[in-house]
Amino acid sequence: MITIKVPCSSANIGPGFDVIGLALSIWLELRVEVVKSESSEAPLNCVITYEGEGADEVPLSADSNLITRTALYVLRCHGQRAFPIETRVHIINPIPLGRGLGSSGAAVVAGVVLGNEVGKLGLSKARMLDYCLMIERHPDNVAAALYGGFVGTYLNDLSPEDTSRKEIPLSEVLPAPAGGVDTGEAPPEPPHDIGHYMKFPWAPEIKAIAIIPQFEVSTAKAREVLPTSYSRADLVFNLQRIALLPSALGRSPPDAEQIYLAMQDKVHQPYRKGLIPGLPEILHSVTPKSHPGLCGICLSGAGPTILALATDNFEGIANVILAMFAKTGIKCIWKLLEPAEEGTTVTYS
Ligand SMILES: Nc1ncnc2c1ncn2[C@@H]1O[C@H](COP(=O)(O)OP(=O)(O)OP(=O)(O)O)[C@@H](O)[C@H]1O
Ligand SMILES: N[C@@H](CCO)C(=O)O
Repeated sequence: MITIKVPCSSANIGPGFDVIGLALSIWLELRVEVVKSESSEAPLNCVITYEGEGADEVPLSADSNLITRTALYVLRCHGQRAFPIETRVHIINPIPLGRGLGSSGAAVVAGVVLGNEVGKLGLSKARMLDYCLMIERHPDNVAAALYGGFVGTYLNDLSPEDTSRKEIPLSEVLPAPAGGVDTGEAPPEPPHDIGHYMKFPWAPEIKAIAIIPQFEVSTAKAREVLPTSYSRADLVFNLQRIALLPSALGRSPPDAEQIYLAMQDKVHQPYRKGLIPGLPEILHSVTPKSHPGLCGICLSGAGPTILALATDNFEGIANVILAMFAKTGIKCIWKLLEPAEEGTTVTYS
């Protein structure tokens, strides 16, 4: 059996829109067996079973499920049209979908690693990141999920030819679901070195409180509400803060006032307030002064989860935010998480 474990992640951490990612301690797990036989009745030779978050909505056919579609993309780029006979994938997913905790990033990373394992492709992590970036095109969640920890990420300036290959519509990258047109042609391989990451230190005292509302915000929708251009003042505001963020969160003992300041943002959070009732009030009123123990607070990824970084008083801080959401009629759960330093792991038993 092959076990693949991929952590969830929180992207942006305030000013680092599409740049900063933090892998956190909830893991998507795949248990994979390749049962050798002459033939398989399963479409594309793959049987999927699933438990956990999204069990009532996630498709279980290999050409529709994001994890197995991603694996098929990787396999087809290497001349393998289907899974080896017969591949059985059991998915255990505790990461809530569409909440800003990188469920799709984890699914994409898991799919690339699945393709690499069952196809015996021997891809490096850096090459796997290229495959991930052909599907989830911002690097913050996928790099954190793959490499683990607190990361800064960037996309390279590619040649015009590689840029157009990287920007090929997703419908031409991922295999067509049943009923779609499958031309039988190999999909476009990713260019090399699409993106990179750098790991930053994380102060061991700081933990992450995730307050998770019981409704979904799709990342696609949360990106549509963002402007296509920004004022110089707003851009400089974010640059001034993101320059401080990695050292502020790495310094031990943490300086709460400095972290709070370094987590302010004018690039994405203000525009997403219409999707998340109560967001501005929560971000402005929960501060290190009003709530000792708190270091900083932000929207997690594209939301609606709120990420409060703190060294103490975790339950007290969570309850205040739960109560603020409750005033707008929104129910939440909360979890105390820690950085997942190791990133994606593969074990064999
Ligand atoms: N384990 C999974 N198996 C299959 N599909 C999944 C899985 N996890 C997520 N997905 C797909 O990803 C979608 C959610 O992705 P989306 O980018 O909208 O939110 P998110 O990744 O949870 O949040 P964010 O990107 O803000 O952190 C789901 O609706 C589903 O289609
Ligand atoms: N940087 C991305 C993360 C969500 O996947 C965003 O905020 O849209």
